[in-house]
Amino acid sequence: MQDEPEVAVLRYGHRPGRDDRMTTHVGLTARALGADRVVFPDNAGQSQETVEDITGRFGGPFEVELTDALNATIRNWEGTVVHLTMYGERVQDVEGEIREAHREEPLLVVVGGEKVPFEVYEGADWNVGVTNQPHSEVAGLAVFLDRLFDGRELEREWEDADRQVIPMATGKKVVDPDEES
Ligand SMILES: C[S@@+](CC[C@H](N)C(=O)[O-])C[C@H]1O[C@@H](n2cnc3c(N)ncnc32)[C@H](O)[C@@H]1O
Repeated sequence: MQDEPEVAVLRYGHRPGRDDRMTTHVGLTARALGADRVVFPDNAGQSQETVEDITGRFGGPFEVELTDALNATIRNWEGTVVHLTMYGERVQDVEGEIREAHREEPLLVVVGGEKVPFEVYEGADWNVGVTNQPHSEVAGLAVFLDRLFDGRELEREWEDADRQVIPMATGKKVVDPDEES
């Protein structure tokens, strides 16, 4: 988020067809819940297009990148690396230390798809479990980002949006923010 060290999310692995929706949702969740950037494997171009399209309509800033070098992205990260896994330390036990680290330097959050190789576990500063139960990369990422930002991400303002949802108890209202102001 603005005025804070960067938070990037790395989607580690993507099976075209089977993972399209999940990978897209990793990107949309990263964007909506305060990350600055998502990095997808280079075979996830379709998900990149979708997330960029949403950013174009609902605002940013938010970047989507593709890489053919997942391991190097982790290895060369200049900052803290958190890998979300059901086998990791409990998020409630380590969130304070991770928040402190993020005050000082950029944070890379790695989420898997199919089996994640052991070098990712070794390359991470923290392996973190959002519960130690199996669930999904989207759910794990959402809870982790909310813990990291302590709810501040819910107040985020969006720039250059064509559409803005007006919250209401019942019904749907979407406006062009330029016309509203
Ligand atoms: C289908 S799961 C694979 C489960 C895998 N055995 C693991 O290590 O968590 C895909 C991804 O969801 C995320 N995930 C699943 N359960 C999680 C949990 N309890 N805590 C944190 N992340 C989780 C991890 O990033 C994982 O790579």
